[in-house]
Amino acid sequence: MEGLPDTGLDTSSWTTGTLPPIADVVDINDLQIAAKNTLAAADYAYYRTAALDEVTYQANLFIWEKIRLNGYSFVDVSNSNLKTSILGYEFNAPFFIAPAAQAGRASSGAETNLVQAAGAAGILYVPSISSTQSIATIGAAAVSRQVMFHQEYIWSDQTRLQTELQEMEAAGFKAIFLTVDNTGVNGIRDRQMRFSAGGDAGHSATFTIDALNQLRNMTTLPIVPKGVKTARDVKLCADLGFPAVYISNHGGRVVDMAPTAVEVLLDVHRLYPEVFDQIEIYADGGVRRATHVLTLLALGARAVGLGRPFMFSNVYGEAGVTKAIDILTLELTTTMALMGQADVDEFRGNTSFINTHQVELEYYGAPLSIDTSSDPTSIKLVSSVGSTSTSRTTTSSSVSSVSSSATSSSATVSISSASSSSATHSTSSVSASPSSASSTLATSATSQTPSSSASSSTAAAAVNTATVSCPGSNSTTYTTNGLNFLIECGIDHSGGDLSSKSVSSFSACINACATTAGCVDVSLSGSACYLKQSVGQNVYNGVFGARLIA
Ligand SMILES: Cc1cc2nc3c(=O)[nH]c(=O)nc-3n(C[C@H](O)[C@H](O)[C@H](O)COP(=O)(O)O)c2cc1C
Repeated sequence: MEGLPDTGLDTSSWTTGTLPPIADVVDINDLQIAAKNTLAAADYAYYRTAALDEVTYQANLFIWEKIRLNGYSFVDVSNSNLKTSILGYEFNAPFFIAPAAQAGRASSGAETNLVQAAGAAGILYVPSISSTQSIATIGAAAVSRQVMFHQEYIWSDQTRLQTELQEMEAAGFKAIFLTVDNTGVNGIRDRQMRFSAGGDAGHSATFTIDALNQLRNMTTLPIVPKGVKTARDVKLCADLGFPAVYISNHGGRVVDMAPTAVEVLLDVHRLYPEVFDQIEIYADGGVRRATHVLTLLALGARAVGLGRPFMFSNVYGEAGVTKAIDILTLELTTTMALMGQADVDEFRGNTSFINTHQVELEYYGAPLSIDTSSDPTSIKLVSSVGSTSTSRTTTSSSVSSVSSSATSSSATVSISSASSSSATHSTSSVSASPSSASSTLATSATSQTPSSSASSSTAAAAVNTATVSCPGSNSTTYTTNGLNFLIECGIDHSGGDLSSKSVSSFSACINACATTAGCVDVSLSGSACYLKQSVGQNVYNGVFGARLIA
């Protein structure tokens, strides 16, 4: 029922209702099993519960199985750095303790345990407004120079809201995570309802932008909306001038079937990529491993929260919370070193470390643009000709051999091609730069031609009639009439229609564009080939798309 991975934990010597030896705990999931063994059923259910059929709760836990992490060798990883600034405050790790109510159900030390473990480790803790202890008590438990933010709900009782915000400021909290997903009501949570009526009441159902602006006048602290579940709202928060936004489905406790943070971040990449430069983004949901933290960081999150794991760890008191932090820290430094990037700052927003195509295929029906996610079968190339440089991707399924000869300063990698798919790649001389932050390779020359071409040079200025199709040719480059087109299976670009014609093949459609003045993009639907003079916003409607690239 818990759906946790089997990592060999042996509970045969444990006594139900008694805290197991902390030494038995080696990962974050073990903490949940220990908490389930120890807590009263009602308390465990309170932490564990999620909304309705818990589809989102499960999706949060299992999305990671669809991600692949790309690790790079030949990199100096001796200097590990996990330090992360969040809203300008420096912390020792990119993960934090997310706001979760009623820590006192796990330990009499309640939130104080979390404050002190977070303070000693130098990580961020954001207590919930529905905590067991008061705002003042939690604030007073802080260790010297510890920075904490506080979570708040939007109460319909404005006086309560005003009072609590003032208390948070007075108690030394530095920012407010304003939870915006409990719009008047809590999610319906069966597991919890079997024991008690539910969570806190009194949330406002009329929280409009006007109400938000009034709330902003109630505090001088920065406000970060938490519980944003769509790219549209992420963008809205950025445009409204918030310093950060927190993507969260509340651990699956509000809207069941809401998307995971991975999916929302992909949507932001797809629809509003500028947001990553506008504001900080935090994310949570189902994070149990460093690999999950790294996935969200690579997708552009600045910091990543964990809710239940820290609640469960508190059955061991402060020692349990510290153990959870230590487990994640060790996993992070280890995984990052193994992946060839020991500095978390270089990892963040670098999609070359992750392959999210399986998620994209399920979510959008086709992988996103090569610019926004990496492909396990691709090597990202930056080709430099003279002083100009362009980005390309070459598919390594087409690469039959890679040999390298190292020199004292750089490694020269020779990629020879023999394709099993529709695209072939000419032999390229590639110079690898191991110190490159984005793990891209610099190449002095690279070219790609369709499989029917005997060589790239002969194909360059001729109209090409090679077979090109979807999904087989997706993300490859099709060269015709001396022009390169990126195949974008499933992606239609809105607007910009120039003309249309009936064609018998995808290549004929692209060829028509290549020989039509002003054409930069095509969409093929059945035999209808639409030529476009501009590349509008992506629309995912299953067409065979191709757009002119450099
Ligand atoms: C027991 C529990 C209580 C929570 N209470 C709050 C809360 O008071 N305010 C809030 O914004 N989020 C609350 N959350 C949501 C967490 O902040 C966080 O978004 C979620 O737990 C992340 O998912 P995870 O538990 O899978 O890590 C709560 C979550 C849990 C499990």
